[in-house]
Amino acid sequence: MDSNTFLGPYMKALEAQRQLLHKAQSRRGQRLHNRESRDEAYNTFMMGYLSTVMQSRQHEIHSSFVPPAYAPCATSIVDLTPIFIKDLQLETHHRGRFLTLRTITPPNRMSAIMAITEDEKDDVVLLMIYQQEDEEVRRATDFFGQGTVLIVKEPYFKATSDGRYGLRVDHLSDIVWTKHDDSMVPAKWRSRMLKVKASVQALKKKGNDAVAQKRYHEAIDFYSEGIDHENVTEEELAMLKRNRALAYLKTGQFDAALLDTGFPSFGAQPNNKALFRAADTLYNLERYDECCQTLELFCSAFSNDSDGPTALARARDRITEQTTGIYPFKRMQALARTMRPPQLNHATFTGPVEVRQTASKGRGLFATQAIKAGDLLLCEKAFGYAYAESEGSVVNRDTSKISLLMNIETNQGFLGTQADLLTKLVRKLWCNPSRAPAFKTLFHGQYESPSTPFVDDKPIVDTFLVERIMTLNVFGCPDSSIGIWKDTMMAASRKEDSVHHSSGFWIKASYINHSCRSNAHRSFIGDMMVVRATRDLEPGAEILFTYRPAKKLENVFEHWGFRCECTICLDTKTTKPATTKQRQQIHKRLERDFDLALNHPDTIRNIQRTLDALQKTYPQPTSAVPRVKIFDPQLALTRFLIQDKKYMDALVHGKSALESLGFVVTGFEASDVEFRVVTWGHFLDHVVEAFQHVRSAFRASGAEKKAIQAEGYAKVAYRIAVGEDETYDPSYDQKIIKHFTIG
Ligand SMILES: C[S@@+](CC[C@H](N)C(=O)[O-])C[C@H]1O[C@@H](n2cnc3c(N)ncnc32)[C@H](O)[C@@H]1O
Repeated sequence: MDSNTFLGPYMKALEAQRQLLHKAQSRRGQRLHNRESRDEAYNTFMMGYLSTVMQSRQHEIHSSFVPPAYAPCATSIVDLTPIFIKDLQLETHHRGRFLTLRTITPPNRMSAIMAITEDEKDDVVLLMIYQQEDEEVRRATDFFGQGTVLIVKEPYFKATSDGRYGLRVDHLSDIVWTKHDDSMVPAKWRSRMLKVKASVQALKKKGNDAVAQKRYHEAIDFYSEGIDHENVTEEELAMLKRNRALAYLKTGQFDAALLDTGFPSFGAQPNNKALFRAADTLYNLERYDECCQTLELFCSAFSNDSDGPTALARARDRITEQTTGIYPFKRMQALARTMRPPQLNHATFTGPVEVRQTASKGRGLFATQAIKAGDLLLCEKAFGYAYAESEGSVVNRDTSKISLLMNIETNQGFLGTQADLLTKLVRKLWCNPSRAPAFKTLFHGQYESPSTPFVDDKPIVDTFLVERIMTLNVFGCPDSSIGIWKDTMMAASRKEDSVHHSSGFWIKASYINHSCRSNAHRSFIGDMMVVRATRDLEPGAEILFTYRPAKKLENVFEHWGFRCECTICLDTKTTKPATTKQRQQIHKRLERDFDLALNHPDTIRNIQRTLDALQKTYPQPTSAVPRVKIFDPQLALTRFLIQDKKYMDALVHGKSALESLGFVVTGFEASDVEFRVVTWGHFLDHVVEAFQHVRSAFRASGAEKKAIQAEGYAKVAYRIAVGEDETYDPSYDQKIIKHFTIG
């Protein structure tokens, strides 16, 4: 939704990949008899490694191709049998087998982390592992340096795009990382030197030193070794776990951190660090109620510690947001403007909506009570977010690269931050299996994934399932919709196809189905998505927003695999080509007349006549099919008339502009009838401007009460457009007039 899925220029590359794959398939099951020698493989790899290390890759667009999906290994390592490199068959998943490897080169990062590895028989093979953390987050050499021994479960051996071959690992649980004294490490690779076992105290110190240097993964290893130590005392065990909880917290492994704190029972004499870390973890897991309860315990047990009340107040703020939908929107907008990446610290509010089955669109989101236009339906914190810095800005640690992500099987892809988002989602689920159920139930088309949740005490995260879910539910998003709204207003006419490189994933919003004739609008404040109703809704109404505008004369939403059957799409389909041509000609005439009107105000009468002619080409009532193409010139005319101080005429055309979108409004006439929107019409950003012109016209004609009423509607429209009205400025219409006389 609002992502760049138009990959026309890159389709050739996708086709080339497909051909390669096709060619490779014909070699399926073959064993390689002319495998590269150890030296050849090493030298070729090192040449590539050195050239990528030396190259500046800042301005390159990286591409990653998602291969045909395959299931992760769901069998325990103890039930697999070994295989060696010489027995590998091309284009084959070696089910039921495992391969033990040792790296003989440093790791090289492309879209995967790669290294040349050897097996016990001294044969070598290229290993490519995907979905690893970014180099800035964790250096590849820290876990995949020379001499690392690892086990690949059910290895997948395949041809690579440069005509060579290698092992590809897409699922995180398909690799078992060994430790130096692991019984799984072949005897010939174990150190001959007798290693003196470190004491628990020494391990704790090493762990603490690693934490001080922010080497949290290393710290986890030291603490874990201490925890498993045969001489560890009860007291040491508790302390090591508390410390490991901190390292888990810092690496986003919240489920594991919580377990280490002892939550939910902290004993008769709770430890301050255990309590505080448990609360911090619960906060990160968005379990604010339990977080508050833990902090209340902390505050009563450690009343002298000033951190407790501060953390408690913060958690209580989140509960207020969750339960009331009241947010400090102005502050959030300011943060979204300056904070990079704009990941805001706020809770999710779910309004009066629930997920239900629809008749023909799978599940959808439905109103559970009567809702007014402008009401908040969702204010949702992103589950995953990949931020793209705008061009020319400083790229910081959490900025995602813009890359091309293409799926060979589905023929779909994105140009944006989706490749990074995919890795973030996979890793989040891997680190926090408690978050997986809500994610896995989202729409994923026909893709079937194995249901085993854990193997060898580790979660199974099917990368291809995550990719399918992401593809069908991802949103492209701006830093904040306020910027887009202002640009649209200043451009004076509508821009329909803005796409964004930043991308995010919002679980509740993912249940909303598409309609071009929507009744809800989404906007963004940093990584918070705000969904508001654009019209009054009856209880039981399905909430619908527009994924992207339907392409001209086409109602197929190929990317999601459905046809839109809304009244707008049906009308477009049934409109005769002659009528479309006639409308285009009238529009040309209008453009010309608007240009003339700048110097010859008499032309206005022509414009009015031409607009009447345009109206006649629309047979359907505006309540069924909004006339967006009439709204634009009607609004431009209203703008012109306001500037010309022809307020009565401005009211006439302001009314026509709103009516062309299906609005039913009373009180335009010079009577005491209140100015009131009886029915909200189709929502566009410029509706704010239309109401503001109406307000100005009433005010200038002395109808102050009606001016205040119209201002109220402008504010509601602004709230729908940007998500909130705390930043509403009543003088936008004046600013637009200053910049542009006519759209
Ligand atoms: C983001 S999901 C929406 C929630 C989904 N209906 C579910 O059951 O979870 C997108 C998918 O919903 C379905 N969908 C959305 N809008 C639709 C529409 N107007 N007509 C038919 N199917 C639609 C399509 O299958 C689409 O790929």
